[in-house]
Amino acid sequence: MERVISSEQSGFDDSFEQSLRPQTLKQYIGQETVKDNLSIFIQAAKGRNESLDHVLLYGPPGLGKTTLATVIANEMDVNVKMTSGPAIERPGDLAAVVSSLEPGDVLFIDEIHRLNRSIEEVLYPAMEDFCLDIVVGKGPSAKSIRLDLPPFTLIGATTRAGSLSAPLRDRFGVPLRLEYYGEKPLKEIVTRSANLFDVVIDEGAAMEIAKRSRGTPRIANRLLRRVRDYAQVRGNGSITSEIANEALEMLQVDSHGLDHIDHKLLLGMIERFRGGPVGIDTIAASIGEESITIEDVYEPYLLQIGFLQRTPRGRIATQLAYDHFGFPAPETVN
Ligand SMILES: Nc1ncnc2c1ncn2[C@@H]1O[C@H](COP(=O)(O)OP(=O)(O)OP(=O)(O)O)[C@@H](O)[C@H]1O
Ligand SMILES: [Mg+2]
Repeated sequence: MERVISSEQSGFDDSFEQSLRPQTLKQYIGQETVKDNLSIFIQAAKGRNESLDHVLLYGPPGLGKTTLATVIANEMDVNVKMTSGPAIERPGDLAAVVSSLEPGDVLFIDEIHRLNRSIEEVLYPAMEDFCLDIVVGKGPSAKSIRLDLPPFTLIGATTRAGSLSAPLRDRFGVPLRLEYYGEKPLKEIVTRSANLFDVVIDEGAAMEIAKRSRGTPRIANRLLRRVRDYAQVRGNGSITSEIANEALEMLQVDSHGLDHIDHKLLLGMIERFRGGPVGIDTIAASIGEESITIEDVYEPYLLQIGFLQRTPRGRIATQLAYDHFGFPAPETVN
C-alpha cells in the first residue's frame, strides 16, 4: 500500500506537484532564514550583473528543494536545466548539459550525493573556473580538450549532506539547510493549494491537515488531495473541519502525522526493548525494514518531534513517545 505520509515523491505526485509549485520567493512559504539569505545574494548578484554563487540545498525529502531551485532561477531571470546525480553517468553527459547553458543560467543537479566520483573531478573546474576538461577518443589517440563555459550557477540538492565529499561541499558558496516546517506555514501552504484547486476549506480543517503533515509540504499537499476526494464523495465538496477529521481518521494518520509503520517502530521499541537503547539494525530487523530506510525516511521526523533520541548505545523512545501511546514510562527511560 502506498504510504500516504511518505515524504518521498511517488510517480502519482508528479503533475500534481508541478501545478502547486510556487514560482517566486514571495510565493515560497516559510523557510524565512533561507529566503532572507537568498534574497540578499540574489539582489547583490543581479546588481553586479554576475551569476549567483553555487548553492547547495540540503534537508529531508519533500521540503521544497527542487521548488526552490526553480524559484531561484526565476528570481535571477535565467533558465534552469535540471538533471540528477545518477543521470550523469559519463563526463560526456555532463558536457552535454553544461555546454547548452547560457550566461547566468542555473544547472540543477538533484541527488548530488549520488554523483560519480569521476564526474565530480570534472565538475570542480567547471564550478571554479567555468571550464571543462574532457578526454575524447580512446587509447593513444585520446586527447584532452578544454571547453570554456559561460558563468553559471550550480544548484545541488541532497537529502544527505553528510554523504557529499568534502571537496565538493566546499565549492558551494551558499549552503542552505531546509528545516521541517511549522504548523503555521504548513497551514498557509494547505490554504494556498486549496485555493489553486478552487476548493473551499475552513481554517480548522487547514490546521488539522497541517498538524498531520510531518512538517513536510509534500505530505500536506498529498493529504489535502485525499481529503478533497473525501469531501467530494461524502460531503458537498467543501472541506470543513468535520470532513477533514473524518477523512484523516480514515487514512489512519494520527494527530502527530504518524502512521502504522511509525507505530510499529515505536511500539516495538517500547514493548520489546523497554524503550531502548536499541541498535538501528535490531529495530530494522524487528519491523522488517532496511536500516537505511529507517534512518532516511522514518527516523528524521521522529527525532525532530522528540519521540526518538539517538545515543551512542542506540535509539531510545522518549517520554513523549510513551505519553503518545498512553504508556507509563519505565524508570530506565530518560
Ligand atoms: N515553501 C513552499 N511553499 C509552498 N509549497 C511548497 C513549498 N515547498 C514545497 N512545496 C510544495 O511541496 C512539493 C514538494 O516540494 P519539492 O519537490 O520541491 O521537494 P524536494 O525537497 O525537492 O523533495 P525531494 O527531496 O523528494 O526531491 C512541491 O510540489 C511544492 O508544491
Ligand atoms: Mg526534489
